[in-house]
This record gives sequence, C-alpha cells and structure tokens, in this order.
Amino acid sequence: MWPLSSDALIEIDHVSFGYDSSRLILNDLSLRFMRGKVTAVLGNSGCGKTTLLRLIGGVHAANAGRVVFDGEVIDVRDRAQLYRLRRRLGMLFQFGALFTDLTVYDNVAFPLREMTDLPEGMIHDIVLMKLNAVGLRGAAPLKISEVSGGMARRVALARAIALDPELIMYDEPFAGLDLISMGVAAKLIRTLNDVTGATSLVISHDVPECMAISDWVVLMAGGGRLVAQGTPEELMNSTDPEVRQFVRGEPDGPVKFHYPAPDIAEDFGMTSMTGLARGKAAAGGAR
Ligand SMILES: Nc1ncnc2c1ncn2[C@@H]1O[C@H](COP(=O)(O)OP(=O)(O)OP(=O)(O)O)[C@@H](O)[C@H]1O
Repeated sequence: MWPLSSDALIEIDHVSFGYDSSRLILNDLSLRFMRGKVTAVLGNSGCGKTTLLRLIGGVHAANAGRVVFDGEVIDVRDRAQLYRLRRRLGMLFQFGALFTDLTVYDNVAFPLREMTDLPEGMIHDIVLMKLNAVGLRGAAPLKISEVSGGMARRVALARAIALDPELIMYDEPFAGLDLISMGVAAKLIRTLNDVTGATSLVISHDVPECMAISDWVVLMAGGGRLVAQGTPEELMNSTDPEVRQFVRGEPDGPVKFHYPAPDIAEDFGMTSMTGLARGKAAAGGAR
C-alpha cells in the first residue's frame, strides 16, 4: 500500500540527480520513508543508494524535484536549515569512520562534546547508556584499534545515536561482517529503532538481513529506477522476474551478467562465424 504523505518523515518527490550533466544517477524518483519504521533500500552496486542518502543529508542538491524532511523542503544553500536538520539525523557510514586513536568512550562522546554544551558528568552518563544499548559498556576504555570489526560497527552505531536522532541512516551496515556479527547488527538496528522511536533507513546488498528487520523494502535498479516496493513478504512473494531475481539472488533473469558489449564475434574478429559457432558463443554466457 502506498504510504500517506502525512506519515512520511522523508519524502523524495520526483527527484532527478546527476553528478554531472552527462549521466542521471536518480531519474524522477519518488519515495516515502515512514515515521517510526525501518525501510531498507536494496539494489545492485552503483544504482544510486548512497547518492540518495547524500541528497537526504543535504550534501548535494537535486537537479529536479524536492527532498522533504518532516515537511521542510531541503535547501542546500540554507546553512542554518542544514545545520538544524542534520542535528536530527544520525548517520552510520559504510566502514564506521571512527577515530582509531581515540577510545571507544571518546568516539561516542565526540558528537556530544562537539554539538552540545552538556557538562562532562552528563556526557559520561549518556555515553555509557548508548554503549550499554549496543552491548559495549565494558569496552569503553579500549582503543578502536583494539576492537574487532563487528564491535567497531557497534561503536559507530552508539555514536550515531548519541544525539538521539529522529532519522538514522545506515550505509551498508553489514558489509564485511561475519554471519553472527551481521545478525547482531541487524537485530540492533531493529531494537534501537523500536526503543528510540526513530525512523531508520538502511541501504544494503544483504537481502535476508534486510528482509528480517524491515517494515518496508524499496528495490532500486541502475539509473535510480524504482523496481518495486512493499513489505518484505510482498517482495519475497513477488512474481515479477526482476524482483524474484534480486531477492533470491538468482544468476539468471532480467538483470544481465554482461555489461553491454558489441557482438562477441565482432570483438574476436570472427565476423564469418558459422551458425553453430555463434550458438556456442551465446551459450557461453553472452546474454
Ligand atoms: N562523488 C561522485 N562523483 C561522481 N560520480 C559519483 C560520485 N559518487 C558516486 N558516483 C557515481 O554514481 C553512481 C551511483 O553511486 P552510488 O554510490 O550512489 O551507488 P550505490 O548504489 O550506493 O553503490 P554501492 O552499493 O556500490 O555502494 C555510480 O555510478 C558512481 O560511480
């Protein structure tokens, strides 16, 4: 069911965007991210998922259309508005982007010290509370260089929620994690969303994890094209060949293995190939 606009914290309204004029990355894209929900944006590498997060964060301006945050159209030229909106937003980057020389504690304290005038005593309590929420209160004195990749991801999550954001954006939160750490991270995203009442936006390639924790799933393809959206159940049960191929990770389907290329015979200088040879070459994968 297409969500109502009043329930949306973020609205992407007919947005087109390209880093340069020669190629559109997002093409007339319209989406809504609902308050209090976990929405996953899935799609192949390069389809524009991170770009979409950048537009929501006001890093880039849309060439056409509007990005609306809680009823306010984001205007990247309005520094005061951007500062205000970014205060309401927590971002978990692909590889954590932590300060490796600082302790776990100081990493989480960083945004509180930078963005607020809270006394150290209060910062101490908030940091330990956030670390407790991700199960790492005991790791507070460790340096980032001393913790595992999965733990570092959880520290980054504690830091992302330090200022109690209304919107938490996760860029590839499961990348590079082993299966157990992946399950822990996925469960944490869901739990933190529900406990804090935040709205979460997860971009990822990991279909099973996203299906397990999301209320709504958006599937994008190259050129920022929206393939489908719906509940995880709706997408898992979809009969659309493109959706099926993606959610089931099938190698064959409408999404081609080969990047567009000239005819194989032409590339190998075999323009006079027999019909049989052509058939063999095609069976070899030139789909
Ligand atoms: N700063 C930039 N300048 C120019 N082109 C860029 C820039 N950032 C991304 N792109 C291009 O925009 C396209 C979309 O990139 P984007 O990172 O949004 O995709 P993605 O879906 O997040 O990919 P992935 O899943 O691999 O992270 C890609 O073709 C990429 O090369």
